[in-house]
Amino acid sequence: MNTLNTAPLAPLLDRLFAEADAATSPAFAALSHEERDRLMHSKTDYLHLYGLMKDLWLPVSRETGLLLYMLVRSTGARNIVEFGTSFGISTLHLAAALRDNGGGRIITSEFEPSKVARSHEHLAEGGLSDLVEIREGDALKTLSTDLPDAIDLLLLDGAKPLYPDILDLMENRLKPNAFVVADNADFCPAYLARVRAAQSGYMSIPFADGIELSMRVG
Ligand SMILES: C[S@@+](CC[C@H](N)C(=O)[O-])C[C@H]1O[C@@H](n2cnc3c(N)ncnc32)[C@H](O)[C@@H]1O
Repeated sequence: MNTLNTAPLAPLLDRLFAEADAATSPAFAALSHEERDRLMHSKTDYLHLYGLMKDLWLPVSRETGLLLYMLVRSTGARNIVEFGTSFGISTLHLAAALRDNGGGRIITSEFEPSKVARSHEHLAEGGLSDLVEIREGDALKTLSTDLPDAIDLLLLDGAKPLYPDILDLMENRLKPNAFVVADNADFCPAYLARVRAAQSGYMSIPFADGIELSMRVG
């Protein structure tokens, strides 16, 4: 028995994953594959791209949610930063693990106001609001100040081309052995090259579900 697999969170997550599956975006669906690919790799057009996808949830998979819960539990993490809240599905997994660790703090970031509002509702419904601060706006700005001195886990799940820039903002605050979990990192070859390089200060492996799992060792 834990916070993740009991009420109120377990039925809430079942409902939210089902809602996420049912969400559609005609504007995004109308894009050609070439244009989608270009936007996913663009460091300047991410506001436009995520504007088109504002009704899409784009959550981590159920397996990745479990991975996040397990990593936070097994490391006894207390301070977590997340890039890309969306409707709060990954945040709920992280917050459940913090609750079961005895407490802590998640700072998460989202620039779409309607998603921020819904995430607040979901966190309240899950009884986890007290553990989470959602910073509304571009993470390049909102995650540039006021971070914990020692970060145990960083989840990268916002605009893929920004992964190296977001890592820059907090690299010197990552604790030794801190985990960095990057979803769909294949869209950012520069990020993969950085964390996989010899002497990069990370040990890094491609994990299941498009995840790059890295551990700070520098
Ligand atoms: C893949 S979704 C996040 C999914 C979420 N982690 C989950 O598992 O439910 C990416 C989200 O990041 C947001 N985003 C992308 N770039 C951002 C930026 N620079 N600053 C803040 N939010 C951003 C998008 O609006 C989108 O909602």
